[in-house]
Amino acid sequence: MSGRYDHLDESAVHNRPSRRGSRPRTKERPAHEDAVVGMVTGVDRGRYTTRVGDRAVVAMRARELGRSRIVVGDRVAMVGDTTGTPDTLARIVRVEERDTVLRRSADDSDRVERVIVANADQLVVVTALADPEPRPRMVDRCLVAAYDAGLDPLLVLTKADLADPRDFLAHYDALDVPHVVSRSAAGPGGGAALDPPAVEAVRSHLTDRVSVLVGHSGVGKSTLVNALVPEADRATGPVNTVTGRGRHTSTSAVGLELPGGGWVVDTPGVRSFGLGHVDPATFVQHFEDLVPGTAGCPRGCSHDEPDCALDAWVEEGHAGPAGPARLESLRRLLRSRTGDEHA
Ligand SMILES: Nc1nc2c(ncn2[C@@H]2O[C@H](COP(=O)(O)OP(=O)(O)OP(=O)(O)O)[C@@H](O)[C@H]2O)c(=O)[nH]1
Ligand SMILES: [Zn+2]
Repeated sequence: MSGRYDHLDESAVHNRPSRRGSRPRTKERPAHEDAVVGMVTGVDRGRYTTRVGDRAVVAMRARELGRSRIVVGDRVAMVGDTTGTPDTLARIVRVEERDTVLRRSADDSDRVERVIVANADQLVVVTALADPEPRPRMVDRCLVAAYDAGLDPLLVLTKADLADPRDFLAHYDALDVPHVVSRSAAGPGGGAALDPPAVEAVRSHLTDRVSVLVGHSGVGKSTLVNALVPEADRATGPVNTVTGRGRHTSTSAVGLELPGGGWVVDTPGVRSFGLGHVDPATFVQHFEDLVPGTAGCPRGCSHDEPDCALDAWVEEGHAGPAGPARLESLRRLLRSRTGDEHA
């Protein structure tokens, strides 16, 4: 294999710290001037499907990339055959800097902290109002992951034909999380066809954004994706009547382009997040209104302990009438970080 870029690839290793010291070599390298940049939409056994303009280009990673992971949403520079002609393969020579990373910490089954999706701007938490029952703690964990990653959260509540959303939504009043409600058109039992206005309401929140969809099995995520992206053809399945869970019909993350603009990233394998990397001392920053109240906290305060200054501060009315509910919500989110991640 001797492509015209091989020499360039080899000279690009200057970015790696040398084994002896930490100072990178400064040797000039020719840039990959004719590299084209695409967005990764799928990863499958070492093959990366990317989108360049309106063509799909399949690529492999160049050796110079080392071990850095490439995930859906990454913008990558490619050389070689980038025509997207069937059976051609481009080479990824660079991963562009990421605006956001959605990650999960190591957990018992997976000891490595992993980036799940890059460059997304919205995390869409899909929850059924019934069948299966909503799990507020799982939603809280998703919200923590969203705030921590700098993604805007959006709640999509499905199966509103089976249950009223009001009680569930009351949990999120103090957090001010935007939400949309979706339902089947055909009424109970007719889950396959969604109510068109509900689908359009969801779409309006997704247009021109890169949105990551998470939700546990059976909530109707694939049904929704199929309604939003007709050619997506995501496998759907009935909820198992014994376990209340849907079939695990799909496994790898995939980016799908919305006909009206924007992308949805479906993450079938991701049903919750390890949140060990989230630091309570900095997490409070996402509650801007409460931050001034932490001035009196002991050093390293977890903001969920007897000496936390927030209680007195909020009681004195400094955070306004919503203060107590805001503090309670902050603490609920902080507590959701620990314990059983699948709860
Ligand atoms: N009643 C009702 N049923 C729905 C609705 N949306 C989806 N369903 C049904 O719920 C079941 C599960 O839907 P899926 O779209 O397969 O769920 P999923 O979240 O993708 O599940 P996995 O593929 O296991 O991740 C299917 O039988 C759907 O027809 C809805 O709004 N109302
Ligand atoms: Zn505190």
